[in-house]
Amino acid sequence: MGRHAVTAAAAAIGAVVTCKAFGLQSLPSHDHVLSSRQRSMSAPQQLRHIKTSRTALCRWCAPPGGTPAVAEKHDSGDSDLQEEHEQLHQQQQLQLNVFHQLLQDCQTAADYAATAEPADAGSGSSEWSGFWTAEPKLQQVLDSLQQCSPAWRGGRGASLAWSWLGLSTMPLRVMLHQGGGFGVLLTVLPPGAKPPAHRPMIGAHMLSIVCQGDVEQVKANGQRIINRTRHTPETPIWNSFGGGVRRLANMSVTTAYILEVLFYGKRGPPEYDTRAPDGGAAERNAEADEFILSGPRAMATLSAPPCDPEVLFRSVGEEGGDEGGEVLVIRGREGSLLLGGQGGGAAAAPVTSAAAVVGASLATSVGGLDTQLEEIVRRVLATRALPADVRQALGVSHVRGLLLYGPPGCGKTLLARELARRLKARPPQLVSGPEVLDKWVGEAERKVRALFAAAEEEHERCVRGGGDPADLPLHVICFDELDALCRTRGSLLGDTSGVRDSVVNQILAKMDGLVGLQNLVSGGTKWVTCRNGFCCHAVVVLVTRYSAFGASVVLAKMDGLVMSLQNPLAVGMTERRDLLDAAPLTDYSFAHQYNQSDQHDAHFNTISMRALVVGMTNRRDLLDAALLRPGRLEVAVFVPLPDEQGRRQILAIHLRQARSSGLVDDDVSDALLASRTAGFSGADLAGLVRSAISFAVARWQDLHFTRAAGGVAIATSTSDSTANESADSAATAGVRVTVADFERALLEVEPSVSDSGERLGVRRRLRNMSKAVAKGLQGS
Ligand SMILES: Nc1ncnc2c1ncn2[C@@H]1O[C@H](COP(=O)(O)OP(=O)(O)OP(=O)(O)O)[C@@H](O)[C@H]1O
Repeated sequence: MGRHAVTAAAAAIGAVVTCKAFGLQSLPSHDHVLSSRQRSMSAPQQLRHIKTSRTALCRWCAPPGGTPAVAEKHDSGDSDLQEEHEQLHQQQQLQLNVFHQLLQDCQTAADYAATAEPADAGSGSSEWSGFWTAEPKLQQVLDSLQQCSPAWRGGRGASLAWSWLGLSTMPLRVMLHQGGGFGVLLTVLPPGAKPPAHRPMIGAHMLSIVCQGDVEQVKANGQRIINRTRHTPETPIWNSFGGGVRRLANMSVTTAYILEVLFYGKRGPPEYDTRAPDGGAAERNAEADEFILSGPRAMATLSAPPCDPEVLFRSVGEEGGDEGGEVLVIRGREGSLLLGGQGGGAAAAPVTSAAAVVGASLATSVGGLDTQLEEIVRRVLATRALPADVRQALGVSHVRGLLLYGPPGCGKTLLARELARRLKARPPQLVSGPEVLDKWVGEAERKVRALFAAAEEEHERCVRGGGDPADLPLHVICFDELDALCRTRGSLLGDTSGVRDSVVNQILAKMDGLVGLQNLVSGGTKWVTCRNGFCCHAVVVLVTRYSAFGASVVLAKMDGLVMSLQNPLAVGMTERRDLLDAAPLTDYSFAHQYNQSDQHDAHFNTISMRALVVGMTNRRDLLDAALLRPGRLEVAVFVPLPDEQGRRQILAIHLRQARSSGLVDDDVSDALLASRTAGFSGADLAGLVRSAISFAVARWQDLHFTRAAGGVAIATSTSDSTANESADSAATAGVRVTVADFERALLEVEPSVSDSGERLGVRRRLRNMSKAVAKGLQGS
C-alpha cells in the first residue's frame, strides 16, 4: 500500500476516533461539517451555505434535552425574531463547525506525525526533530486556525463562543482539547495584561493565532524576537518550536484571545515549564508559576479541562434565563466558570453564566444598549457571579457604584430598575435627588442613611443569627437625578449650599463605609454652627490611618474642616490613636469606637459585597468629583440616544406584547419605523407606540359603540381603510394597530431631546415664550 493510501486510511480512522474522542456523536452529522471545498470559501459564503442547511439548524436548535420553547420560536410567526434566531444559530453552527474542523485537521496532522518524536527539551531550546507531518496537513491546520475567532456575535448583544471568558480580569489559559498527540489552548488576556514570562510547553511544535486584539510576543531564547500581531482576517500565524521563554502582552483595549495548537507527539502532554526564564534548571520562576497555575488552576475550578467544545460554543435561547433571550448556556462539569456561585453541582445539570444571563435577559427589556450592557456585565456583574473562592483567588473585589449618564429618556432609570430586578436583589430603593432634599436641617442626610439602613440591618440580623452574610441578597440603591443632590461641593451659593454639601458628604461616608474602611475608630454626630450662621448636623468619622496627626492637630483639622468648608463631615485619620487626647472623642460625642480588630471592619466589608449604588444623571459634569473616584461610582456608563438598530430593538420591545397577542398588522415594520425616527429617545419611541395604539383603541371603541348602539358592525366612525376591510372578521373585532396608526402617531410625537441632550420641549416652550413676549411688546 502506498504511503498516500496508508495516510488516507489513517486519516479516516483518525477522523472517526477523533469524533468519538470529541464527543461529536450528538453534533450535526458530517455533511454539516464543512467539506474541503466549503472550507475554502470565505466566512460569509460559508454562512450562506449553512443557511441553506435547514436540517442542521433544526438539529442544533433542538438538541437532546433542548426546550420546546426553542423550537417553538420557529413557528412564532414573528419574522424578525425568527430571522435573528436563525442568524444566531447559523453563526453558532459556523463556529462549531470551524472548531471541529480545526480539531479534525490537527488530529490528521498528528496522525501523520506518528513516527516523529520531539527532541528532548532538557536544554530548554527543544525543537521538533525531523519530519512531523505532511505539508498539506500542516496547511490544513493553518487554514482552520485562520478561520477561528471568538468575536462573532449574535443578535441583541449576545456574546458568543469564548467572549464570555473576556469577563475575567485575570489572564486565563483554557485547555480546549488535550489528547491524540496535540492540545488546543486558548489564552485570554484582559486589556493591558502583561503576564510574567514563561516557557511554552517543552518539545511542542506550536502554531498560535491572535484571534482578537493586538498582542506583543517577546521571545528570549538566546535571541530576542519581538513580534507584534494585531488581529485581522489575514493575521499571520506564529509558528514556533517549544521551549523558549516567552512573554505575551495585550496591547489593545479589548480582551485578546490567542489560540494555540501544540503538537507533542506520542509521549503525552508535557508539563508547563515554569523554570526561571534565565534557564536555571532547578530554580522556579515563581511569578510565571503563579500565572500559569492560576490560569489552568482557576479554570480547573471553573471548567475542568479539557472543555467540551459544545460547552464553549453553546449559546442558545431560553434554557438559562427565566425571561428568555440569548444566554450563554454552559453545560459544565463541576464548578464551571461563572456559575453564579453554584459550583459543584451534578455533572450533567445545566449551569449558566449568571452575569451573561443577566446581561442577555436585560437586553430583552432594554433596547439599543448592547455595548453598555456588555460593559456593565463585565465591570459590575462578572465578579458577583464568581464563586467566592475563585474571586478570592483572583484577588478581585466588587464594584460598588455605577453611574449612568446621558440625555433624558434613553433608559437610565429603566436599566437600573431592570438590573436590580434581574440580579434577584431586594426590591431596588429608588429615590430621585430632589426627593431627598429637605428643608429641615439633617433630614436629607437622614433619608440617605435610611437608604443604606436596610442592608446594614439585614447584615446585623444575619450575623447575630449565626448566618453567612455572603448568602444575603444584594441591595441596589439608585439615586435618580443625582446632579440635584451631589453637585460639586462649594459650587452652590445661598442658604441651601450647606445642606447639599452635607448630603454629598453623607453619601460619600456611606459609600466609603461600604468600601470597608480599614481601622475605623470612631463615628458620631455633632451640631455645629457654620460660618453662615446656620446649624448643621455633622456626621463625623474618625479613621486611624495616618500617624501624621497629633491630638490637637486632629481636633483642629476636624473643626477646621467643618468650619472652613461649611462641611459637616469631618474625617480625622491617625495610626496612633494613643496620641489623641479625649477632646475629639468627647467634642464630637462619638457613639462608637471601633478598631482594626473589631468586627465592624468585616461588617462593612461584607455589607459592601451586598450593596450596589447606582447613580443616574443628565449632567455628569455637575457632579462632585469625589463621587466618581474608584471605590465610589467608579464605573461610569454613557447611555446615548439610540441609533437606528437600537431604535429598532426598542420598538420591538414596546410592541412585543401587542404583537404576541396578534394585535399588530404584519405590515408594521420596526425597521422602517426605526429609519423614520432619527433623534427619538427610548421614551419617545415608547410614546410613539402608545400613540399608535391609542388610535387603534379609539377605533375599536368607536366600533363597539356602533355595534352596541345599532347592533351592526360597521366601522363608519373611522376613515381608516384597513380597519374597514377587516371589520367583518372576528379577529379584527379586537384592537388592531396598523401602519396608518403609526403614520398618525408620527405626526403627533416628536423627538424630545436634541443631539446635545437638551430637552427640546423646554427649548420649544422658551421659543414660544419669547415669541409671545415679542408679540406683546409689538402690541404695546
Ligand atoms: N433603551 C430603552 N429600551 C426600552 N425602553 C426604553 C429605553 N429607553 C427609554 N425607554 C422607555 O422610556 C421610559 C423612560 O426611560 P427612562 O426613565 O429610563 O429614561 P432616563 O434615561 O432615566 O430619563 P431621565 O434622564 O429623564 O430620567 C422607559 O420607562 C421606557 O419605557
